[in-house]
Amino acid sequence: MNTHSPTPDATPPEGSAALSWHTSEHAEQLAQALAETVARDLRVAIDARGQAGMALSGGSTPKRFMEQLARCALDWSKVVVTLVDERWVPPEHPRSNAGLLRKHLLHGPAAQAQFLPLYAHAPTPENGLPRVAARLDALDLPLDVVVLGMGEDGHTASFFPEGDHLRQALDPNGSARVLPMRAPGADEPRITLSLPVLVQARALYLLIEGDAKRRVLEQAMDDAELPIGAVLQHAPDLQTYWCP
Ligand SMILES: O=C1O[C@H](COP(=O)(O)O)[C@@H](O)[C@H](O)[C@H]1O
Repeated sequence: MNTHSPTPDATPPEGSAALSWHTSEHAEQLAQALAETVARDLRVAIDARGQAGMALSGGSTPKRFMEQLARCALDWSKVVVTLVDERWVPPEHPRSNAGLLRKHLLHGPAAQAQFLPLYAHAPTPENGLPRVAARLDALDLPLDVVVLGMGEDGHTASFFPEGDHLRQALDPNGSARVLPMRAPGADEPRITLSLPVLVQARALYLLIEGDAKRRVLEQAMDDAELPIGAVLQHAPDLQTYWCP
């Protein structure tokens, strides 16, 4: 098990006093610290309600975190996992977020977790949406854990700047759990959980690396036009895990 978790940094990066930062010099240590925290959240949920629900981000940053989480001692058969968003590509495609999750998290004991994919074999997210939405009806809300990521353009989940369903996805009172998304900055059509599903989670984390993303996040604190800024407005308890 992990023994070297970084201490949450008492001195947040300049200009970011209102965000809760957990920082480390090393990506591996940061991943380990977040994995231990998430594993604890999942155990608490299982003890309290008999099961735990979690939504994780894709992209490249969460690989280390997923590998560390897979090593944590947990009753994985009581964990339901989904993604915060998915690229509309089949699971065997190199850009599939489901593929990433299967490779880096759902192996060993963690393979016992129930995985609810956001992709359905259909030509477009709009075609596949009813099947994905029906699948997600099985998800008890609020989720126990959500781990967000962020791109340097300020997107999080698939809330992309200029996204065609961005307004609906960011509606704090919207009823849809999942929406399609197309945007100039996204390489392929997407599907994403909605803001209310994400920010109502019992524990909400943001995992980012690098100075460029840190600057974007700091800028977003005063800029709700950036999708991550809109999320911050509705997520006062967001915990940010960052390393250079
Ligand atoms: O496309 C996506 O990008 C973001 C950020 O990914 P990263 O590679 O910069 O870590 C990710 O959070 C999202 O889930 C994914 O679909």
